[in-house]
Amino acid sequence: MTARDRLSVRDLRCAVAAWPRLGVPAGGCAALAGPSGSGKSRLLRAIADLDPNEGEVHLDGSPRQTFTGHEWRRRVIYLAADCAWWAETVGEHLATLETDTLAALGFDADVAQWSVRRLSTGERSRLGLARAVALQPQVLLLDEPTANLDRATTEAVERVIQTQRRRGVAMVWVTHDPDQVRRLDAQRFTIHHGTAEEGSP
Ligand SMILES: Nc1ncnc2c1ncn2[C@@H]1O[C@H](COP(=O)(O)OP(=O)(O)OP(=O)(O)O)[C@@H](O)[C@H]1O
Repeated sequence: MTARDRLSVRDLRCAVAAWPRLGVPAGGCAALAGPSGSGKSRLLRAIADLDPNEGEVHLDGSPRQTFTGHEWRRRVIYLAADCAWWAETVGEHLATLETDTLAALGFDADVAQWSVRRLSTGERSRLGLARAVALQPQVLLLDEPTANLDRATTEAVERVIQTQRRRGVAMVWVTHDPDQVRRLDAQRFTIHHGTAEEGSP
């Protein structure tokens, strides 16, 4: 851990994988790759403390155990590839109506009235990001947020992420796309034999 790291991880272990060392400064981005089933999602979930795990995780130098679970997961948000929607309308899931973010993702403010049942896979994905951003997290753990999106929409999502980075949000991003990693100028990690190591696949 260095003093400038917003998120730092040391010797993190979950049931299927480990991440010995990760440090992401405010506005930084780490990209995680690895074969299907190697534990990428599980490691992100472990950082968010959603599954049993061991190890040290710090936010701006404060150990995870000094936060309540609720407080931690509001600051360190895990965005699943297909996140769950529980209420009837989109607006009920948005802590604040950030019209700039919605517009950047291609939605008018009236999206708040939309029923979640009408959402396409790509709309669910983009609105999942809007929902996470509306909570003003310090860390976003993004599980293939552009996997179902066309090129123009992927670029829109990347622009929103870059805006969040300029605001100081630290990102950990699961992606299989080396071009995306280059565009994001991210630190690269790859899971080999159950361990996330620095470097490309
Ligand atoms: N709740 C669970 N209980 C037990 N095993 C699980 C659970 N969730 C996932 N696994 C297993 O853990 C392993 C890693 O899963 P994970 O979802 O992290 O893979 P991944 O690297 O994200 O894969 P993909 O790229 O296919 O999404 C898989 O073998 C999966 O079947």
